[in-house]
Amino acid sequence: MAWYRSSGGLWKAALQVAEWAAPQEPAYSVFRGPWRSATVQMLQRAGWASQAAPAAQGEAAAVDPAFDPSRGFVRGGYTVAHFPPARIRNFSIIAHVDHGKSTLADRLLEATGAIAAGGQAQYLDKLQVERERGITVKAQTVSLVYRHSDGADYLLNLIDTPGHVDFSYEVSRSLAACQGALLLVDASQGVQAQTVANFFLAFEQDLAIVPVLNKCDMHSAEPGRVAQQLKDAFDIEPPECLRVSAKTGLGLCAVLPAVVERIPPPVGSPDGDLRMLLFDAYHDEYRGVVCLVEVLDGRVQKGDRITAASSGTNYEVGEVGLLAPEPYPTGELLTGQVGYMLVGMKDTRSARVGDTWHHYRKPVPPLPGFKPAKSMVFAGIFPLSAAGFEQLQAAMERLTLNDASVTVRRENSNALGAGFRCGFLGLLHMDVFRQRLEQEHGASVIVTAPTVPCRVVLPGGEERELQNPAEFPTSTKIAAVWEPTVAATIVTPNDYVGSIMQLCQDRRGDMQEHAVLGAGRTLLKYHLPLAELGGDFYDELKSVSSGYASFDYEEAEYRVADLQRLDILINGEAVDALARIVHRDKAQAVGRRLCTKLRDLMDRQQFEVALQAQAGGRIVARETLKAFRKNVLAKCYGGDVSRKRKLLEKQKEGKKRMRRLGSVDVPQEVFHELMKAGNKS
Ligand SMILES: Nc1nc2c(ncn2[C@@H]2O[C@H](COP(=O)(O)OP(=O)(O)OP(=O)(O)O)[C@@H](O)[C@H]2O)c(=O)[nH]1
Repeated sequence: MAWYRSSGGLWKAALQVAEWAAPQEPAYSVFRGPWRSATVQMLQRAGWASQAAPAAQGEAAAVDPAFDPSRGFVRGGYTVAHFPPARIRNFSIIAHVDHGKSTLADRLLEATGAIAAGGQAQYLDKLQVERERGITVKAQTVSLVYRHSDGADYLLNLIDTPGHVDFSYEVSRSLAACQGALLLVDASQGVQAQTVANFFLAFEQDLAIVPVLNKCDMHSAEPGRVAQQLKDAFDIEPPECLRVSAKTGLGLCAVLPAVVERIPPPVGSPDGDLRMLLFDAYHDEYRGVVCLVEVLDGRVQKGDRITAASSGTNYEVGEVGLLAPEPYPTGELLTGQVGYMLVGMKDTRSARVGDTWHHYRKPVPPLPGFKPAKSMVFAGIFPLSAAGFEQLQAAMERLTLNDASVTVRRENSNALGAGFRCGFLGLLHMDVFRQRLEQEHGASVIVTAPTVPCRVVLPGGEERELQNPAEFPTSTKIAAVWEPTVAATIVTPNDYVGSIMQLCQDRRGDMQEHAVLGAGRTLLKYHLPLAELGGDFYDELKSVSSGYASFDYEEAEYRVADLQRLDILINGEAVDALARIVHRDKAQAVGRRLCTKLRDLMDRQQFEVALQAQAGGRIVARETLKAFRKNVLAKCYGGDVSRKRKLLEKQKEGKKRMRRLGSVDVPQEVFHELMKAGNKS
């Protein structure tokens, strides 16, 4: 030991040199092979590298005999009968956006042989939008087999959940099928808003929580400080925190032992009547609806007749198995096991997540069920040209099969013709839906500005819930308007508290709580109108906090607000698709901003076009688009015919992406840009 300590100074100096040579890399990375392990080990013993010393890629698998890539469920030749409840652990990975859930899931899948090492990154993020945006949208389930130090094999069912607030519904229903959760926190960013929200989701469901500090390989990682934050925020003792790097493999060998030792097994009675929780469902093009279930009591087998408690509908189990990670039929699922089931269902809307399923004519006390997902924002979706309606309709049908949280109803707009009014869980959800419509189903669409639902009370006491600003009455008197609000949580470094408070005040927010989180961070709780979160709120929050503040919200009550309809008139004609609902104090400023934006975005026409904003029966803003024939050949000197033809072709192409409103052509981007512009004054 003394040897390590005395020669440690020399090693430390060598590392210093290495760090100068390659500042982006951890200093250890210049040492290879046995040198590297010796360096890391010695620094750890000398107390300098502590746990922040990363192992090389894949090193964890080499150093921990418990990790055995030949032991996947399928490869290991197991059956579900190998796993009684005592040898099952059902857990989720929860975290703030980008703290590394999907990467950690990859490592655990590799280490237990479920997938080959070094394959596709973020294996569980299967959708194209998930890959392009680097976010998880849909929770994914996978079963792993792990041999613990007690010599026994355990069946671990892991659910990777989305981090973004819009998809917190996915998180809460995934947690219902778990007894524990890995709470992952980025060791350089520390506790963020969704860390707080997800912690409480898990805490309320009484789950065992295993805190994991990730990204400990980064130079900026401060695991000690972040562990203290977890202590201050959630009363988690610092020694409970595992320190890992999902990227390099550092410390990963402690994760699965902690899952086995700290998360309780599912409790249920293997000999009781079948009681199953349906916690998720998705649509597969070839197999129809795939239901994800946890068997709470009893067992279910292929061919069994089962009943959905909520509707009384009967089904026959066509196939049942584990996700390992691809669907693997096992013929049965036993108490405590989480798996998939095909019951011949055609539409995901028939699969009421949160439902209790039991054997035909053997009813059991139903579970409390889940609160249905609630649409927070609404927007109109229209085809770019009227001829595209049927294609859009087909695309909508196929996509909503897969995403039952979108509500859809037919709508007719004076300006845009036939289309749909859709309800989404939030703005990101809306944008992801639009992207999937275009990418996966080839539909070209116009999406109108998102609005939140509001309740209008007429003088006679009649109450109407409006999802479309164009339905907001302008001619009749209104007794009151109620708008939805949210309880927002913001976590920020202390330096930005002032500017964030200013931003929330501008957005009509009421402060509810101001708490110091420790380690230089503050937690702010605000009551904010949901409508104020539209468009640019996130961008503003990021810009006033240099990108450091994080934000989460949950639905709160409706409150009375002084709202009115703002219409946009093009050449004197109100365009219903551009109408929005705004606070009376902001109507003029928002109107001005929209008119200016429209003027800048629209091409000039051969005649003058008046762009006006109207609120409360009067014009509050006006811009004029001067007459002009856009000469695309203006900059094309000389007589190169082919170049001129190319430009004219391009102009023609551009015209295809226009929508004709009255006598005026409006490019698709106008709708897109106006959609992004929030109700900021
Ligand atoms: N340096 C470092 N980077 C990491 C580590 N783990 C994840 N990352 C990186 O962090 C980014 C986000 O990782 P993801 O695994 O997609 O994060 P996520 O939490 O699943 O993200 P969402 O699903 O969108 O919430 C990726 O660029 C990863 O490569 C780590 O231990 N060290």
